[in-house]
Amino acid sequence: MMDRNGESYVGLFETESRRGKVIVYRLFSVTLFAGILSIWAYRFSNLFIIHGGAGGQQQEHDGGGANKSYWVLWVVLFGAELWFGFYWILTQALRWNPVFRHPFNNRLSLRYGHSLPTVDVFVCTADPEIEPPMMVMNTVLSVMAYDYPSEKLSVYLSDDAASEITFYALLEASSFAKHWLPFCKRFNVEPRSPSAYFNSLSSFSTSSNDSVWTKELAHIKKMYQDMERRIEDATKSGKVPRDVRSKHKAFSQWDSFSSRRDHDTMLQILFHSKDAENSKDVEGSVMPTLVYLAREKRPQYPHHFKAGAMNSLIRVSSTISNGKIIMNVDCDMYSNNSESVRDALCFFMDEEKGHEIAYVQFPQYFLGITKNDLYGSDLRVISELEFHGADGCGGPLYIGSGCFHRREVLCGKKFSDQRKVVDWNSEDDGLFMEEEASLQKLEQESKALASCTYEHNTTWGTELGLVYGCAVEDVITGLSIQSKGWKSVYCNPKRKAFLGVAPNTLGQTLVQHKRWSEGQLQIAVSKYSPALYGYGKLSLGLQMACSTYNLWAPNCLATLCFSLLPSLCLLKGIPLFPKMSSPWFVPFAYVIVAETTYSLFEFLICGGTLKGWWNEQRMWLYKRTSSYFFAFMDTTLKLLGFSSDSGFIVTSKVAEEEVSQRYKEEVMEFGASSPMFTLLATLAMLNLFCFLGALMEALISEGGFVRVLEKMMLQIILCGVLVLINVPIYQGLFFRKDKGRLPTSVATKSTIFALSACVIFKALHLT
Ligand SMILES: O=c1ccn([C@@H]2O[C@H](COP(=O)(O)OP(=O)(O)O[C@H]3O[C@H](CO)[C@@H](O)[C@H](O)[C@H]3O)[C@@H](O)[C@H]2O)c(=O)[nH]1
Ligand SMILES: [Mn+2]
Repeated sequence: MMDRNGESYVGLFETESRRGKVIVYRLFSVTLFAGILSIWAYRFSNLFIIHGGAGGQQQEHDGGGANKSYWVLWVVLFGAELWFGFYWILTQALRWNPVFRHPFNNRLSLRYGHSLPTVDVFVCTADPEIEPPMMVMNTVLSVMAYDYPSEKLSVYLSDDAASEITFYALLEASSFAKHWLPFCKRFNVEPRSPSAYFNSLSSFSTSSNDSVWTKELAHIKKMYQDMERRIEDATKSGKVPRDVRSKHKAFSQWDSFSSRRDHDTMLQILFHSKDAENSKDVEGSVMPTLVYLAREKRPQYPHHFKAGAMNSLIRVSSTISNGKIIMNVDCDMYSNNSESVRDALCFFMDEEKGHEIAYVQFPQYFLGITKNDLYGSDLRVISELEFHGADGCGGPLYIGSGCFHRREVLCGKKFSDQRKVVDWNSEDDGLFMEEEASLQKLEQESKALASCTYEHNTTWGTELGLVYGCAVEDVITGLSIQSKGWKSVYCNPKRKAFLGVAPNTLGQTLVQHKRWSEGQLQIAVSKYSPALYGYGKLSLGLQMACSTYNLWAPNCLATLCFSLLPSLCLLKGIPLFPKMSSPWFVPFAYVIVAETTYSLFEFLICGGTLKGWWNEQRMWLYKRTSSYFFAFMDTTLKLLGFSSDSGFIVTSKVAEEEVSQRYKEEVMEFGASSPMFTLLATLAMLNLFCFLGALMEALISEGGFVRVLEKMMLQIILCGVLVLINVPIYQGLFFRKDKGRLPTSVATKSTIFALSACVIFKALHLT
């Protein structure tokens, strides 16, 4: 690239696309598409044959009759196959042109070493019981310790539970930080979450010859453990130690606290340049600004969950530090890479392309996932492949945690292509930054911005800040930004930027995916819908890419259809697919084999294991037939005006000893009964009955086993695979004694439902 003076310009980041591999993939996907077209052609052409010749033309379906209900079955199946084919086409956008970004943060330091922008980091927490304060503090400490000038870094903790314990923990953490930050910088520690760092050391021997380090390490570790004990004691007893409480007048804010949903704003600035004396570490260097915020909540005002918390943070921070860049992490997602801020800035500050970029999303990776990832929590293919694909189409979705934003864009700025030189270092300070204003005054003024009524008659939640009313506030906000013309970037460096906690029971995973798929479907029918209104605002590729996620939920219909009808028809001896000797068998076989092999291949190159892939297939099945089904029903009911907004069920980040033990052994955790489990178990039982029933009939039938096999191979395989993949459910229903098994009530219900369905279907007059 050349700049205006004709000198070659070296960018702050590079974009790599893998041409060769992409071409091979495209060729493959064309053959698969041909297969899909043939399947459609088969279904379509036979539609008329079946309809036309009553009992006559049955070359393909010697078992099937030609009456109306059979025809309906055929149409339903055609619908499902059309859907799957259509959905597959959408997913191609994510594979057609993946790009990989490489930031050069050494160039950034050389060029902008002394004129880096101010950065505000928001950490959100909502419930000290399922998001332990100690975990939250590790996240806070990890982001305070970023390799970034402290005077330009501010950290805000938003506490939606307004918990005194969390505030107490932050006080403790702030004193510890005065030791921890210099320690990190002196020894270039990585990662900078103390707990993660100490854990990483236990796998090495600490008998290093660097005696200074060893000594300091022992010292800091002791301090950490003392702090941990104090915080954990307070968490367990639910009380802040009396002496601490009387020493810090900030606690008086809790005198008026009545409940989580009903309290004043509590705001405390723990470190700030206006309080220079107190805001230095043990070596005398400045600390990053540190703020605790629990926005006001009243029962009569909706609080909009995380989106509401984020918007309060955006306003409050605008007066305290007004960082040009805003980054948000969930309270469990500690920073695992102290260079992430600099990495992200390489994109924003690139002189050629930076001005187009609204946000930089890092992937969400998780800690402690077992080797074969029983619940598919890694979302491996999405992180390693699909988001690179979305980036190639114009930019990844905004997925909440681990995303850097330009403040002005979050505050509604439209994109204009006029490239102007941004003064990243301008002192564009907040509203109340006059020198003489005291810290107390600043606190008071900021508090007002977090009140319940502040947003009345404003465009917060629509034009300003994060968008309200959607279960995935992040994704919808990202789309609203992209539809204003901005681009985004996906940055996936080798050293993972963030590590979080994934749900580790089946129930929680399904609930989380219900929230996600419901939110995604809300987007599909909202005014930000990429499919409906994206035309002209987003590239076609991005419209398709986003739609694959938006349309997660409707997948339930086709999947339910495919896990019910072929199996029931197998039981009844009705073939729904071409027999083995038919030429039409070929496209079916090709599509099944090619797509399965490819999906396995993709999973393996993304770093998964064979068993992990199998587990993930199971999870897709379970999500589609439960989470997505419930999300689909809820959204439909809501659209029809039958129910109101759904909440935000926060995912638990803790587990009982026994539960985590089972997780480690990769034994599926059911435990309590739930409608989702009943549905899954019913489907599993139904397939088992159909498979066994068909097997028995085949054995006693005249033509024998081979004839049935030849006639209904695909149905047998489908039903057989469904039985195999459901093994953990059968175990949970009948063979396990531990607490994580499926409750007896689920076993009874599912058996009755499945059996009745089989009996009724068998009695139906279809042929
Ligand atoms: O009323 C609320 C509810 C949640 N949270 C916070 O939101 C974050 C995400 O909650 P979690 O239960 O962990 O949800 P996940 O499904 O793991 O989160 C993903 O999906 C969410 C949208 O559904 C996004 O908000 C998150 O950033 C994204 O990581 C956590 O830090 C919570 O403390 C709040 O601050 N206020
Ligand atoms: Mn989470």
